[in-house]
Amino acid sequence: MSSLLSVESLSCAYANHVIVEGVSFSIREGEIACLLGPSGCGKTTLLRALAGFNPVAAGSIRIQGQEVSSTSATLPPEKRQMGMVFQDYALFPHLSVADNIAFGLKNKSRAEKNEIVLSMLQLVRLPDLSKRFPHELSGGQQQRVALARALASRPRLLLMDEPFSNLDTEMRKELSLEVRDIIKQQGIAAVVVTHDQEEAFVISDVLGILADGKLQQWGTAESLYYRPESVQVAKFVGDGELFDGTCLAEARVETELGLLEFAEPLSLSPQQAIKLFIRPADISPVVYSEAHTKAQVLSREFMGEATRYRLQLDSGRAVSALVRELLPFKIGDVVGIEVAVHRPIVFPA
Ligand SMILES: Nc1ncnc2c1ncn2[C@@H]1O[C@H](COP(=O)(O)OP(=O)(O)OP(=O)(O)O)[C@@H](O)[C@H]1O
Repeated sequence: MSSLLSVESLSCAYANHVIVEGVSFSIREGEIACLLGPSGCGKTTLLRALAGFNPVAAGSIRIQGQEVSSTSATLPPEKRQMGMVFQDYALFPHLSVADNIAFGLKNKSRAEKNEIVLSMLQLVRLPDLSKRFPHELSGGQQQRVALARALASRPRLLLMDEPFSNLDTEMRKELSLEVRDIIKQQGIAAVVVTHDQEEAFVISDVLGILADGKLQQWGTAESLYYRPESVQVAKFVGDGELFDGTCLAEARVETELGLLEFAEPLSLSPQQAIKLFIRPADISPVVYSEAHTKAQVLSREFMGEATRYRLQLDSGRAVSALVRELLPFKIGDVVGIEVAVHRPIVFPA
């Protein structure tokens, strides 16, 4: 598949203050990409540059090979064939749902507009709400109307800025899956901006971690989770902590948590000092025996699907463990620590 969107060495600035720096990535036809990053890292600025609302300070943006943004020219948003969904939905309050959806449909007869509005309402599963006004809709329904409006003009690329941030957790999960299905059904590409890792993992085919205006890593959710290139990326896509380690053999590392054995050899030399990034789900409290590293249960938080423990080592350091099964340990109990790392994440010491 060919590249639909290609961003090359892109920098964006407000009044000479650089916000986004040297960002490069490309997405293919039909691919959903996510830009994930903390608040203020430049996600919206980058998205607005893609949409043509902001000029670029360096680099370029191409759609299907055509340059739409460079330092010398910016193709206006309405000529880019892009649909945009904003964080606050930005529906027109004085227009009905049907008129909101039809708003961007120029050069179409009334009958054509009606047909498109109906098919969009079917697509976003709101077939009976065409006459309602935005204030008569729930947040999730408003978001669906915003999506229908963005898709009505058949864009080649859909841009979404924090589309689910105003919804509660349950709705956010449900709608992100549904929006993914709708985008896939339309066969178009999309760039979704979010600070929510779970949402990014659910909706995207590929994602980039943006921090301090720079793209830290680009890849699938699995590759970012299991093969992060930096501690910053590792922490951004899930919990975890760094532990000093010394490599004893190809697949054996001595750490503060004890001797860890891995299924696959690490490409390390004996006695090499490393840092191991270990996620709470890889650590479990067990009944203490001499063979284990000792710890004391500091706290226990039952969350339904799993229980999170804070365990204090003899050194005073506290580590998190996340276990799915119900264990009998209470606060104050002395336990052993078991570590089962399936895919070790190793950084230089
Ligand atoms: N119009 C503007 N003029 C000057 N500075 C701006 C402007 N818009 C945003 N900024 C600054 O650019 C930086 C990045 O903002 P941006 O909105 O792109 O971040 P973000 O990652 O989308 O954050 P959030 O998740 O909070 O929306 C911030 O420091 C912000 O204050």
